[in-house]
Amino acid sequence: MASQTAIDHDSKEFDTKAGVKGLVDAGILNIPEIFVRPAEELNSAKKNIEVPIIDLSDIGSGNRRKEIVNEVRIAAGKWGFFQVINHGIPLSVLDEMMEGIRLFNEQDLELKKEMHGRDGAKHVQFSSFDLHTSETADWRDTLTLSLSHLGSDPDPSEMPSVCRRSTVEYIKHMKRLAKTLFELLSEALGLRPDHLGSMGCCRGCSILAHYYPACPQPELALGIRKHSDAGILTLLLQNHIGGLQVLHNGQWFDVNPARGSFVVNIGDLLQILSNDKFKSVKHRVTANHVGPRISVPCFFSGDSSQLDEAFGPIKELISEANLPRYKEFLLKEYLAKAVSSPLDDKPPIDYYKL
Ligand SMILES: O=C(O)CCC(=O)C(=O)O
Ligand SMILES: [Fe+2]
Repeated sequence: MASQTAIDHDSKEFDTKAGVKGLVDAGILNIPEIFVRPAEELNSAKKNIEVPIIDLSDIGSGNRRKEIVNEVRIAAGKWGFFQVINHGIPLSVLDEMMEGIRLFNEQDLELKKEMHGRDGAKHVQFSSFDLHTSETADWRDTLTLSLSHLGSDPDPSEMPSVCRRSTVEYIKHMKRLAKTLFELLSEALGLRPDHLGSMGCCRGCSILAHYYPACPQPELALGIRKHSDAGILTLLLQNHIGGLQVLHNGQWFDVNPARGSFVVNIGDLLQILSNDKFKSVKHRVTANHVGPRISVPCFFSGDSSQLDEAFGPIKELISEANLPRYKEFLLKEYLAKAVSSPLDDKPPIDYYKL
């Protein structure tokens, strides 16, 4: 692992506001030391087992809905991850979102630099993320498009013009799909379909757009290090390159991209709400010889109107036989911990375990 002095030196050298893509464009053959991970973090994935794929067609018909709810219950409880197909969002919306993000990253560098920043002060920022706070950097550039739990939704005029229209359209569809998924997840917990929705779960949504350039030494780096998502639910769109892996029974498994699908994963907050009936699992993204890989996760983590609300396991799920596994906390306390800690630190969920 790189020494702290090497990290400081390397990250200053690297921090040209051109991001990881800037390194690739400069034609580097060896990746800087700040990206090199210890060998034990780079163990490979098992093949031939897929995370569940759930087909949402005919969701309104009684018997099929029961089956879908059952599939969601198993996937959320055993894997914490699943993919959904036939979700009703037109392919053109997904393609335009991806294209907008590609255009943003591949536009003239001087224009891109105007959006550069990592202090969280603006709704829309582009950077190599936690470059200065983590021991090892991820092989990716990230555009933050909104952090609605920290304030109001961003004014579309704050968004980069190349992806503004596509992002506004995309967010509308994400909110609709999230409503459907929260209904299914509520039913899978044995609750009324509107239970999670009426708690405000689908209110705030934050978008990140990751751009993972091709890497000259992918065997040494990660696109995004092992972590679980701190929020309630994540819906993720990825292009065809692949690299997302989930940890299941102590082994890494690939989440192979299926055209037109969304990856859905349970966040730490939903694991808490469900009192561990649903699992929030660790995942990571490998670096790859080919690229760019583009992904757009949309995180549902509550919004600014809920910051003073108490969160904890849902009362209806608690009984003598199923005692609470977490203590209650204020959402604002939790989110402050999530925002201030780098991905490899102690996650906020660990503070509330009983
Ligand atoms: O790019 C991906 O597939 C995963 C991104 C991710 O895990 C995250 O942003 O939390
Ligand atoms: Fe994640």
